Amino acid sequence: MTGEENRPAKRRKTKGNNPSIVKIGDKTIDLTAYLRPQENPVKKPPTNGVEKASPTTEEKQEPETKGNEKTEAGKPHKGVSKRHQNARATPMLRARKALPIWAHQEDIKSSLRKDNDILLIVGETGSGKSTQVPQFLCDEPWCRKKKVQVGSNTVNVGGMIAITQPRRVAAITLAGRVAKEMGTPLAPRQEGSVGYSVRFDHVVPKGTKIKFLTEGMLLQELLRDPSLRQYSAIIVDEIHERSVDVDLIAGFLKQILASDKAGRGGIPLKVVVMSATADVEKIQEFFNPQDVHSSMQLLRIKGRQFPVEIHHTDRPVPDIQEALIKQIFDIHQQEPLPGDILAFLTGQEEIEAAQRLIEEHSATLPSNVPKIQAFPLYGQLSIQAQQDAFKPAKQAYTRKVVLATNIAETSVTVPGVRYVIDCGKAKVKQFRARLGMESLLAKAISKSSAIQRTGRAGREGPGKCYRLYTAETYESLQEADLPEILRNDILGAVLTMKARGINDVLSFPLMDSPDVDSVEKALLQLLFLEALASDGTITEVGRKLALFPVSAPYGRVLLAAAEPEYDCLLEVIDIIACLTSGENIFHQLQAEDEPTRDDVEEHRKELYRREGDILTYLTAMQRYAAENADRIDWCRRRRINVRNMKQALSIRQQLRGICAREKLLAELPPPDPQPFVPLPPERADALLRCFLRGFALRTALLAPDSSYVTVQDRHVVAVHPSSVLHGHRREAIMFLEHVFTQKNYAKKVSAVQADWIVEAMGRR
Ligand SMILES: Nc1ncnc2c1ncn2[C@@H]1O[C@H](COP(=O)(O)OP(=O)(O)OP(=O)(O)O)[C@@H](O)[C@H]1O
Repeated sequence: MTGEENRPAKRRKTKGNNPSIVKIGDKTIDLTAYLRPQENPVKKPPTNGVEKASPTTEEKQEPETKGNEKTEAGKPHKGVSKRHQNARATPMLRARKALPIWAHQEDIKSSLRKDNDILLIVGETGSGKSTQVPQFLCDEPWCRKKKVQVGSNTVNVGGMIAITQPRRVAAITLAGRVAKEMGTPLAPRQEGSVGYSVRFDHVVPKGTKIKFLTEGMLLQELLRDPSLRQYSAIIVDEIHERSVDVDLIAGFLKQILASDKAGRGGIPLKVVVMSATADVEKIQEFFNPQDVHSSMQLLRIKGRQFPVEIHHTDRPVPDIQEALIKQIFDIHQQEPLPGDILAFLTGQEEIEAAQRLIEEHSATLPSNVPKIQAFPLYGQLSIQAQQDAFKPAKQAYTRKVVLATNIAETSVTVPGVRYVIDCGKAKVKQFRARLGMESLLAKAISKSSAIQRTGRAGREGPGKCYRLYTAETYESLQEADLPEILRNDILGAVLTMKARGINDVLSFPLMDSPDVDSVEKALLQLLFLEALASDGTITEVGRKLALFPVSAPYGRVLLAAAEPEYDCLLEVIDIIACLTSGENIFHQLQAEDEPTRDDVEEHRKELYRREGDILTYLTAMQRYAAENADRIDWCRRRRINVRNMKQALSIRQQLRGICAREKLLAELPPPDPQPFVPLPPERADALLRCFLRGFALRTALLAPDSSYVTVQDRHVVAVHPSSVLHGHRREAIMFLEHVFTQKNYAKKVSAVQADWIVEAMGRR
């Protein structure tokens, strides 16, 4: 896709071609001091003629447990039965014992014995909460599976601990770490003690006792099993993040705690809430003893395993990106290996620009200076690409720099990292209910975020954190961010409540209640999606939407696609798989693509569709799946993200399975590769009309002055430069995303007819 706006400003070498002076747009960055061969360069390890890997990453780290692997002692193991034996007296056990939380093991266990069901643990970052607490508790007597009578049925209750994480990257890496500590495999279809479950990726071995899962996944489980029968305890980790999902989970847990537990055969559910930066009073007030029939124990864990030195700048930095790059090269020059860097930036664009700059200059470093390799880490990356940031740098004698958004802010340990650089900002999504639009703007972070970011250093040894702001600025930061429920779209939250039979959503127990405008907007949209009946109760459609692993509008499109009127379910699955696989599958073409740019555009031409982005995604997906020879090469020629395409294929398979189970799909299609057949225009029309069943409220009409004006609320929107329809005029457009960055943008845009919009709106 084209993309003026998204394309980072061109970098040019300055006059005289000094490779140490670079220009990013109108900014000049002088890296001379950082790139000069060092007077005392970091000593290369003795090589005997062969370069040895940096001990930072290659010697200290072991890959995460996956599959049939060996224990630390090197012996293959079979799982559960031998786990303690395997873990005994290993370096890993010694490392566990050195964690501050280890000394509190007995306090933690005893505070949940007898009638105490709720525990709040506030412990510093890196004190060992996420990895140790579930291991302390999983062998407690109350954690055993029990057979009980529920009504006339005998059912199993308990036996497993769930530990929720705000993000999938944390759930996956923590599961890997804990599996390794317990000496148990983390692989499907094997026996093991640890598992994880995130959207479109579940590894839950037989016999799992500890399951890391994203908050969204636990909410899905709550819809299927309101009493959470398979669990003995739920650990809500990182509650300070206050996502909409965690607030909902807290509400549902409060209801279970307050209930007569009949759904669990009278067996209590233990609840542990944890964070380094929790608002203790607020949580205690929420789980107050009168409501939940148990007093909440509070445990504070002091200290962290390794110290972290914090450095602030003397004065405000005029340009964050520039200061960040300089800081990276500064550390690289001054600090010995091993010691990787984790830098927090605001978003994908900033990360990509920084990555290019670092790589370009690392390549020009003299041979006696270690190289730097940059790894991006942001939410839209595929799971596999995210995991790369957790692996050692590929080349020897190289320092790894992970360039991350705030997805690496809590819970995660990036192995090898000794230094953290915090730019002090984050892009925050804010939903403007009145405008029905989300904005995504960089804002100052809170103190809680700054503390969490600092906590990513000092996890495997002493660390340093460089804050690119002054100590006064830090003092002026807000204590915590506004909870997401007060600033974000709550469509999914309202649907989840309705699906759980909560009709009066305003009376659901929440730590903070959303404003009435947002609730009204969500209710209206659910009505339009036919998820609610006119009396506000959930419909059969609504129930199905709540259970789909995609957002409600996408779910609605899936349901409509199975209707004979549209009959395009397989195509819709392909498109949604592509859309939910991560970032835009089309890489933005950069200056360095210049020599092959025409070639790439020529190859992409066969994918671009005049109807817009949805049909373009479909064509890309179908041509990719039809490719019989070399799919990687196919992607490379078109500068298409290979990992996303692979992930899209896996999501497609899962969505097909779900649709078959829900009887939307009569039979599964034959396996790939199937010959590519372009969608004829009348079928393309049906497909776009089908998408309007989920997105008619996200449409705009062409005004006489050539701007697009939204049908709902009448705002002017511009077609985002990443869209194939950028610069084209159509009677009306439908957009799947609506976001305010520098401008009010419509993204993922398709051309539609005005009367289709009227038709879709008229259905309610
Ligand atoms: N994936 C990993 N690789 C290597 N070491 C790890 C990993 N995960 C955890 N550790 C080690 O275990 C320690 C404790 O981590 P844990 O996540 O349990 O702490 P925490 O108190 O939950 O921290 P936070 O509040 O920052 O999430 C880390 O400091 C690190 O030494």
